[in-house]
Amino acid sequence: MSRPTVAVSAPGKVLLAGGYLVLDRGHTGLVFGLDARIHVHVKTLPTSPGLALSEIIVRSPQFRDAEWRYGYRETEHHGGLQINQLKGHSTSTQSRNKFVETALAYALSYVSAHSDTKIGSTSITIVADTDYYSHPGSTPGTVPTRFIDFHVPLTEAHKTGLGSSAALVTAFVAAVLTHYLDEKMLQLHSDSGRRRLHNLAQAAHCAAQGKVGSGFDVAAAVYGSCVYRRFSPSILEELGEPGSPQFSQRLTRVVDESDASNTWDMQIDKAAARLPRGLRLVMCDVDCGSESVGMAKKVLAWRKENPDEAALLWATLQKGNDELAEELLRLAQGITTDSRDYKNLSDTILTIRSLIREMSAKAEVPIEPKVQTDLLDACCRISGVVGGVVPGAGGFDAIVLLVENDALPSLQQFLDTYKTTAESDSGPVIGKVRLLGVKQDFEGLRSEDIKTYADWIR
Ligand SMILES: Nc1ncnc2c1ncn2[C@@H]1O[C@H](COP(=O)(O)OP(=O)(O)OP(=O)(O)O)[C@@H](O)[C@H]1O
Ligand SMILES: C[C@@](O)(CCOP(=O)(O)O)CC(=O)O
Repeated sequence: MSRPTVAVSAPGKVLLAGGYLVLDRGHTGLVFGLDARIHVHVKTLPTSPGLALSEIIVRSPQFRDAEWRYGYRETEHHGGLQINQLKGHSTSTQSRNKFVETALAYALSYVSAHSDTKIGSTSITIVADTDYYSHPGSTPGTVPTRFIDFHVPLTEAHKTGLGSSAALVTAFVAAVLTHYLDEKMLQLHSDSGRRRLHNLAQAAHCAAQGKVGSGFDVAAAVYGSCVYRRFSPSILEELGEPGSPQFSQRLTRVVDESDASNTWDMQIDKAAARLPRGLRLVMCDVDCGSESVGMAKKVLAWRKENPDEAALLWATLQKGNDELAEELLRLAQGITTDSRDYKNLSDTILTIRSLIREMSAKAEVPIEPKVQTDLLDACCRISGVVGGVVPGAGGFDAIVLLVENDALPSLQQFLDTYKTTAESDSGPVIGKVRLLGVKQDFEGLRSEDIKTYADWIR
């Protein structure tokens, strides 16, 4: 039976407050979804000569050689769907895409457990909004079309840190399930449908990453902006590998929460993540060399070795983060004498930053390195820039600013000529600072009009 052609998108993220803390269920993170999305389009692939009987082709046509072909087969003992990458096609790269492969194996295993119908061949296309990757030559406002060709292989694309893998895995599993499962089985926009997609995307993303992060990026991809408290890592402990006996049954139990003892305990508070009407988030891509690996590991190791000191710092930071969310909410609801009085907001952000620098110094991890401190301070001197932080894990990647809507031109003008003083830090020196076109977006997963992608579908 022919299945419908579908398209689903999921947003990128910025963790405004709660980096490192959010790894622990005792704390929360304030995450904003962004209006940069990853889109996944799924259509039935008509069988034709030269095509394997059960074949799924995944393409990311904005990148060179980004095509992955998979064969799949139902395994014995309810092991779910086993995926194997097919080699030897003239256009296909031999490289693997771990996130695509894992999302596909998880999504198809879930489908196979919920449907008696044979899983048919499909063609899956991934399209990303422009700001996920640095793309020299195009500046915000001058990009002629919604989606651009990045002209490089995916491995050479310079990520801007908006959470492409989480948005990709989330949109991918949602599109695959929407394509294969009947609507009565899964509705993208129902609470229960969304919750199951969240659980499945978290499981697949963790498996592809090879570690359990806090999952704030997947939560934002599914639900959009929220205050997030993570799920207990033990929920995913017994899942095992796709193809292993009873995998599809275990996956279904975990995703559908059919076992009351294993209910997902994450908390998503959407009402608590608001921005006042006059303010927006702005991200600046800092072309500054690579981020240190293992920053989270080092921070957590310091915390373990210094439990009392860390507990105090974590608690003080959490208090600052709560105050930030509350002040934003208060301003958004207009519960202040002057809704444009951002003094309290600025002060709260400065307090958080000084605590982050304390964490940074104590754990000896460059969370807010001196070059970023200088950049943030300089931006904050511009009229209309209320404050800014190094989001997420921090480091040398990007900064996020809270600015009044009309302050953008002066910020752009300032950044056009911004240069760090080379002697200000022993680490990397900031090159060009590029204003990204993204801003906050409150919506999570969304089904899209398939016509939007007509130029990119083969
Ligand atoms: N447009 C795309 N097409 C296909 N695969 C993609 C695409 N974008 C991202 N991916 C997959 O996601 C991987 C990048 O994930 P990674 O976790 O390293 O980055 P990220 O999620 O963008 O990081 P960050 O959390 O810093 O934003 C790529 O190696 C690829 O497997
Ligand atoms: C350090 C951490 O708390 C935040 C990482 O955020 P980002 O990927 O740098 O946006 C890790 C996590 O929450 O998974």
